[in-house]
Amino acid sequence: MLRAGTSSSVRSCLARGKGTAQALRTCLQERCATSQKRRANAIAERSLHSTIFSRPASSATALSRPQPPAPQHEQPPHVLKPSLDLPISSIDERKVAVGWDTGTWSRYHHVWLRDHCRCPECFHPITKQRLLNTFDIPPDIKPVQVTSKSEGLEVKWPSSQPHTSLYPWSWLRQNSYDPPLAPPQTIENILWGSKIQQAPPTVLYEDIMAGDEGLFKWLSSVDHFGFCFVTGVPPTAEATEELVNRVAFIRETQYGRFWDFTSDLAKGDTAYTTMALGAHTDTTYFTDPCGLQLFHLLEHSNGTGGATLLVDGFYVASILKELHPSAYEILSRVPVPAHAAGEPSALFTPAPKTGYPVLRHQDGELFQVRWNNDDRSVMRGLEPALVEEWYDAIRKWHKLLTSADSEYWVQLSPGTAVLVDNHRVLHGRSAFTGKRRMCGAYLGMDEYRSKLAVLTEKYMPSALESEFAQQSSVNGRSIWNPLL
Ligand SMILES: C[N+](C)(C)CCCC[C@H](N)C(=O)O
Ligand SMILES: O=C(O)CCC(=O)C(=O)O
Repeated sequence: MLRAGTSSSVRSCLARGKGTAQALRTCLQERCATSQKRRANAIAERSLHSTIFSRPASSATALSRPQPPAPQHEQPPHVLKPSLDLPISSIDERKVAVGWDTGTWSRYHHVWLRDHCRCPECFHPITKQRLLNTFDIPPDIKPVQVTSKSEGLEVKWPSSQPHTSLYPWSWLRQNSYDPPLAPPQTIENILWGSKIQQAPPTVLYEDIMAGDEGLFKWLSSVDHFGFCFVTGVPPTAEATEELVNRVAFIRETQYGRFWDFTSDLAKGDTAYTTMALGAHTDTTYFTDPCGLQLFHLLEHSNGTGGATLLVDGFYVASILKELHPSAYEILSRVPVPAHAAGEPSALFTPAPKTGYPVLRHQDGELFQVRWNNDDRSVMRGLEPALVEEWYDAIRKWHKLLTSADSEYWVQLSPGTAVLVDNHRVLHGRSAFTGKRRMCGAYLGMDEYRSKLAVLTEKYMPSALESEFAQQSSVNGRSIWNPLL
């Protein structure tokens, strides 16, 4: 944005300006008073135009090195270093440029702007779905006029039915892609090791059941830590199911909807035994492993053991990356097949069958840990030269997973449930004797993230959401919501 307090004549010029370099230049030239300003303009115009629309001499890549203005462009505007409170907008053959300040420009392809019109004709105000037929947009579409207005960039499109689009400035800035300007929407993961036992994230059952604020606190904790306890839960399966349903509908699997299990091999899985289970994530044999899982120990009598293990997979991965980068790299690349074949009526393997790497990334960011050595299938896809390196890598991974620094052991008891992000935190248990009854359920990752997004809109809206909460909001959600 350009500083406020500039001469009103320049401001009015821009507000009236056709947005083309010609109009801008003429208008500003009339107002340039001294040769000093003209020299400043000449410097500003060269840098401005080459900044806005420079074309690398040969490559078709995005705008990069400044080039002398191409002859076919109109003469660039004689531009003061303007300090308006409105961004400057300008058009060339393929794009509209918006100048936030003379050092910061965004370029939007004409076709991109037309496709993203959010007027009620082009974008359903209630369903937030595109109504415009993207494929009716002529590939060479070009605005007949762009105007910088206080409420945003106004674009008039050529068509038999005149169409005008308005893009709020903060929405344009948030969605700037050339260059990207919005800070990445990442939550800060709070990585932890065994010391988390000093102050584990915990929320009261009654707060969660009382209203959305308590629910938001719970899910925000899971979002930051990858798990969160709930205390004061009535020690019944019914109350536990009600608690899970505060988040979303349960994700049903071959183990049923709401599970209530003990060591009777009721299902063909070692979870239904008294065996110890090493740190793992569940359902690695699904293409899309379950997102969250809730555990609530309802009973453990006449026996010992059965402690719960939690390990922050993101924390351990960060240590592996630091200490053994080549092991980290191989675990991020080599797919691991998995299966669930303990029930005669079910044989689950992921698609593709080769499975997925232990550490999955998006844009270089670790976003999922997928590890269950018991459920791992034959490593049939390993390149021969990689076999020993891969086993060496999982040894290093296992050593860190099982270190005293990583393992958080906690003895659950009736009344305390724990919700775990199954894409980040590994869980397990120690062997046990006696009668032990555990209940809980899986939730889908998308259902959890949707609930968290709705609660975040309500309790911690982004600046953009707050700005638009009043306007263009139907059903309480703005068409300019940054998540759409
Ligand atoms: C949670 N519940 C006991 C119902 C099922 C446990 C399934 C465990 C399976 N080996 C996996 O890792 O997915
Ligand atoms: O019994 C427990 O405490 C946990 C069992 C388990 O790891 C699982 O169900 O995935």
